Amino acid sequence: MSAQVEPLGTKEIEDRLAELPGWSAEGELLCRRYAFDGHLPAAAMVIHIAQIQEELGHHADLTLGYNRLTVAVNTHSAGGRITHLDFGLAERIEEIAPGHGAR
Ligand SMILES: C[C@H](O)[C@H](O)[C@H]1CNC2=NC(N)=NC(=O)C2=N1
Repeated sequence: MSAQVEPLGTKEIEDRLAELPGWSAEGELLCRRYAFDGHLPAAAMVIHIAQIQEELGHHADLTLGYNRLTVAVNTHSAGGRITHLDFGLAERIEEIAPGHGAR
């Protein structure tokens, strides 16, 4: 049984966003849009993110477009609010993004 995860407050979200260039809070979603030089690198990053999500047990909505990938995540178990789990996933995604040519 997992512990209750509390939503982050506005100040906490702002402070953590300051450490994550490119990410923003859009409503109750933590978001980032990546651009790529091709469609396949974007698709490969989707698979890599999915592996990380399974490892963490935390899953974003991933929208694959033409040479684009949008990541949007909040925590369902916290009523669809932004929590430290969302920032943890975002940080892991940022680590792998350069290796996929994401910008
Ligand atoms: C049991 C499992 O870990 C939970 O259902 C996880 C799965 N992935 C999840 N992903 C997100 N974004 N929020 C959750 O609350 C969540 N819960």
